[in-house]
Amino acid sequence: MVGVLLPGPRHPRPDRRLLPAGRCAVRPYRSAAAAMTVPLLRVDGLGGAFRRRDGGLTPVLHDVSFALQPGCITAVVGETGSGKSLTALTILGLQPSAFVRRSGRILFAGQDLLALPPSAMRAVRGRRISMVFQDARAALNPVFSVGAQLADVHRLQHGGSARAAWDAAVEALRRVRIPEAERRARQYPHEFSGGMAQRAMIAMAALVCTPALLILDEPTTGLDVTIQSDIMELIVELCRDRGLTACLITHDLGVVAESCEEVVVMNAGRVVETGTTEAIFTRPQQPYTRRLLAASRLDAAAA
Ligand SMILES: Nc1ncnc2c1ncn2[C@@H]1O[C@H](COP(=O)(O)OP(=O)(O)OP(=O)(O)O)[C@@H](O)[C@H]1O
Repeated sequence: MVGVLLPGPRHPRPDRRLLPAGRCAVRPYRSAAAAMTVPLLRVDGLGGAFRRRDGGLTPVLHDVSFALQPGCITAVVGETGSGKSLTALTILGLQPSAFVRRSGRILFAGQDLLALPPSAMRAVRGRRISMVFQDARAALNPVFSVGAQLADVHRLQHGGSARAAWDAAVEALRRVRIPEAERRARQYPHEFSGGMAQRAMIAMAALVCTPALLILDEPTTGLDVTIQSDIMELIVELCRDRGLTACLITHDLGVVAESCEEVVVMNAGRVVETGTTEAIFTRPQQPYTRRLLAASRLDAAAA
């Protein structure tokens, strides 16, 4: 339990009586950087559609705008199909080829990512912005050992010798509390449990890569409840230690209440509401947000 991670005055801890059953033992953190007001990333009026087989366009994102404050963990919540993952993938320039962007900018440290040539975007990806996906075992390459994959990424990002990269990979696995890291590094993804694979992905995205922004798309979905809690605790701890800004896509409002300072609520490709976690949970302004919170409480009551 990271008991010292108390929220700052800008992000008062939400009233737990109003929250869905929290399953994560982590308290939100607030780094000194969070006091700054210039966002690290701003999605500004992003709109787009998917091209159908008949050539027509199906609109999916409508004027999506929100900001990620430096040093904060911002949750993006909303029911399935609301555009959370697509927005995250577009930030990284990894949107599906059938997606046609029709408007908007994504300003990262003042630079419009959507205007960057592919080579410049490749340099941003991993080095400045990295992502953890839901299914870590699927994201890892099954034919290389976990350590080799981390070491490869290390060399790509930082250069240096193969030995130094391997040592850094093992150290990163150790840092995310994988026991017997040296031995585990030589194992293949299928030899890792789901939780351990997710730890390895977090090691790759947050430690081997040294990003300013970490995007996590449902990083705990599919894991046991106790493992989910450990993984979220690890994510918050790494973000605090490294001063990372994080964007957490999740369906789990308990995790949001426990781990995030800011919330973006999306529905049907639109941003419905944004605010501090405290404001969203205690004074939701929009009917959709209220329904989402109520549904989560019903889930918690039924559990
Ligand atoms: N490759 C694709 N081709 C066509 N439509 C797509 C594609 N990928 C996503 N979509 C559509 O775009 C919309 C947004 O999808 P997205 O995956 O961003 O939702 P989400 O909020 O992340 O949902 P979930 O919580 O289930 O992951 C949905 O209507 C989805 O059906």
